[in-house]
Amino acid sequence: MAYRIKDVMISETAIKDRVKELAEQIESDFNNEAIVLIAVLKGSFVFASDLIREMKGDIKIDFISVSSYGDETESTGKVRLLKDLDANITNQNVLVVEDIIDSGLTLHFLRDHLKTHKPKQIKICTLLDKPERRKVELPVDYVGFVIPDEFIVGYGIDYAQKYRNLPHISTVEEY
Ligand SMILES: O=P(O)(O)OC[C@H]1O[C@H](OP(=O)(O)OP(=O)(O)O)[C@H](O)[C@@H]1O
Ligand code: HPA
Ligand SMILES: [Mg+2]
Repeated sequence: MAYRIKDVMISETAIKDRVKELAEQIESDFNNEAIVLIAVLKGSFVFASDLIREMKGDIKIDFISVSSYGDETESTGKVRLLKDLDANITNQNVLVVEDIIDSGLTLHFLRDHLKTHKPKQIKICTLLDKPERRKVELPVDYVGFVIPDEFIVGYGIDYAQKYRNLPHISTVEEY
């Protein structure tokens, strides 16, 4: 199956406005305490870089890399840890930043993994949420946009590693 980009689902300006709102909400909830922001690679690298530049407080950033989709549009169900944290998150306020939550399997795996380091708290922020596709229960603290059950790309999010460079969120079509 091959896919190409189709329609704009969420525009660049809509994303920019929402990212700013999320940053304000997060900063006010964390009450100016120090935060370790963990960006989940690769997909969240664009969102995380825009989000931190809207935040003014005491923020450290670290990266963790997992993969479960390969070149498919459905999760393989197996989440592979490709790169672990560098930071020590014990007793820290942790904000996990994701591009999209679909089946929920990636974040379910990551939450359990991060909990073993005994952080003070773990909050989850995702730009996009596709609740209709959830396979596991997952509490999500910050959601940019709830989207329908459609495969999307852009703003860091890929199909077979392509289209991460689109500045907006787009649907795809088979051809
Ligand atoms: O809720 P789920 O069904 O687990 O799907 C969400 C995850 O899938 C994608 O990552 P992917 O594994 O494709 O790797 P990538 O971030 O490197 O693109 C996306 O970036 C999320 O991390
Ligand atoms: O809709 C999606 N697009 C790209 N990657 C994804 N990973 C989970 N859901 C998606
Ligand atoms: Mg990802």
